[in-house]
Amino acid sequence: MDSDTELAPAVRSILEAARARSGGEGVVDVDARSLPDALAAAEADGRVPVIAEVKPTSPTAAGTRADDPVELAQAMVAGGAAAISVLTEPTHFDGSPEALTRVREAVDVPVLRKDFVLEEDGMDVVEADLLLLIARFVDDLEGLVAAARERGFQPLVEVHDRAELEWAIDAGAEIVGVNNRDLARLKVELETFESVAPEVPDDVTLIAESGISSPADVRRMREAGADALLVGSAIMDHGTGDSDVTENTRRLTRAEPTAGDST
Ligand SMILES: O=C(O)c1ccccc1NCC(=O)[C@H](O)[C@H](O)COP(=O)(O)O
Repeated sequence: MDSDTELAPAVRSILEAARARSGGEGVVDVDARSLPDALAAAEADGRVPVIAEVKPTSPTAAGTRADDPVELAQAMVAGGAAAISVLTEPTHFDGSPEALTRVREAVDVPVLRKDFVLEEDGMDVVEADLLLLIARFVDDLEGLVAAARERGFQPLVEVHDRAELEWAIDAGAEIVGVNNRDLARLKVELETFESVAPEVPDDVTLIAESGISSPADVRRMREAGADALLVGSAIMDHGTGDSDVTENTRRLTRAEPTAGDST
């Protein structure tokens, strides 16, 4: 794991808070909904596979969107989302494990737990279909991938560069997210995905994460090899706080590869 001193202050603070939170009681046992199946179903239906994120706020968000997480998730599914991501981090993203549980009960697509899980006991806080593991923040990635699978989770291993991709593949990751947001500087560059994607083995489910805000961005990430896109801010629209989440999602799930369109 990188030294904390190399990270943006907000990310250092997120990691400190994650270390201070207690893990779950007992060991969860999940009967997970398959992400690859959900992505294939979206493709078959003519939708771009989008994992839409319930993200009330974040250190870089323009504001907070306090709508009910279930209503947000249902609106995202109505807009064609293939899966839902729910932030469960409480202190910097206003998320909660309870919100994830309620969302998972209310929708029938796979639900990703988006949090900063650093140790095995942090997995046992709540059931989800997918669990995020951020390669740069964990010491024993292979052990955590195995521990997540033992509980029934599909681990989504997040990387930011080619070295981290190699760790992820060596750890046995089958679902990899390339985060366009550099968690050291909090800068977002879509080139990140384009530089890492060519190195990803064909049998890995590849997700482009962060900074995707327009149909043109969707097409750009798809052309670079994304099987799915993880989108939070552009759908939540923290700035106005009241735009139509279904329409925001539909705009991305219906992005067609039309040459020359720059909307
Ligand atoms: O989103 C942030 O501000 C953030 C800050 C510090 C650490 C992580 C952060 N985001 C986590 C994510 O990976 C995103 O929520 C996710 O990829 C969606 O990104 P976006 O579509 O850009 O909201």
